Amino acid sequence: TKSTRPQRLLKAVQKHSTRGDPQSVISAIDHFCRHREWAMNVGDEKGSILDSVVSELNPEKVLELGTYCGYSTVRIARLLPPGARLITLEFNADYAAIARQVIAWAGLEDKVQLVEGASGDWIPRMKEHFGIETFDFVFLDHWKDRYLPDTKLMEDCGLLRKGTVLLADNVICPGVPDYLEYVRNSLSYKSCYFKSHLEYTKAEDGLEKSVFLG
Ligand SMILES: O=C(NCCCCCn1ccc2cnccc21)c1cc(-c2ccc(F)cc2)cc(O)c1O
Ligand SMILES: [Mg+2]
Repeated sequence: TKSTRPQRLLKAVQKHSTRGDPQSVISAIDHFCRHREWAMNVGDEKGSILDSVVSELNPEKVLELGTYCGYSTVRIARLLPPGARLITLEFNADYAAIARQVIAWAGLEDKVQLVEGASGDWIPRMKEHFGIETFDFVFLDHWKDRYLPDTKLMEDCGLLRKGTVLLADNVICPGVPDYLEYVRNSLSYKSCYFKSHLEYTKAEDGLEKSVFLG
């Protein structure tokens, strides 16, 4: 039967990158998506912005909502200090199976815990199931209509602390208007927009960085 795009992306990683070398994995995925088949990774341009936010923050506890093939998981995990932990949530079992292999190929499995399921189900269980107090950094890249409800859910579950940074992908394309309105007008957040482009295209997109003020 026909292979899926994530399966073809994984093959390209295993063929064109070096096991244990996260940068080569990132480059192989970007090359595949730019020259073979577009895929909804955060990409190299927005990925550089993600890198700078993570490097500046040096987070210990990271939550990623939306793993897909593990591209942004690898981008974030490769920058984390020893002992830091990234929990990444993926709803789609097929994507999760590919992402586990991409993360392992990059040699980052010790820093990453991939969980399969829906954010609405898992966010309320983070504390008791993973022993998490609060997150230092959250990367939102899942269903666009879940960014706002899940942010409110994280607030209500006490998972955010003064200074927690939320970074949201796709705030222009596909767009998350209700989320943007909330973080830009709420007195509980200091928000700023990083203008960029939709991965591997000329279309406008960007990342919204929002610091929770408590
Ligand atoms: O849809 C996008 N991502 C979400 C994929 C599904 C996530 C499912 N999921 C994962 C964890 C999880 C937890 N709970 C519930 C659900 C959960 C996306 C789309 C585009 C895009 C597509 C076409 C186009 F023409 C332009 C842009 C670009 C992006 O960068 C994207 O990220
Ligand atoms: Mg995205």
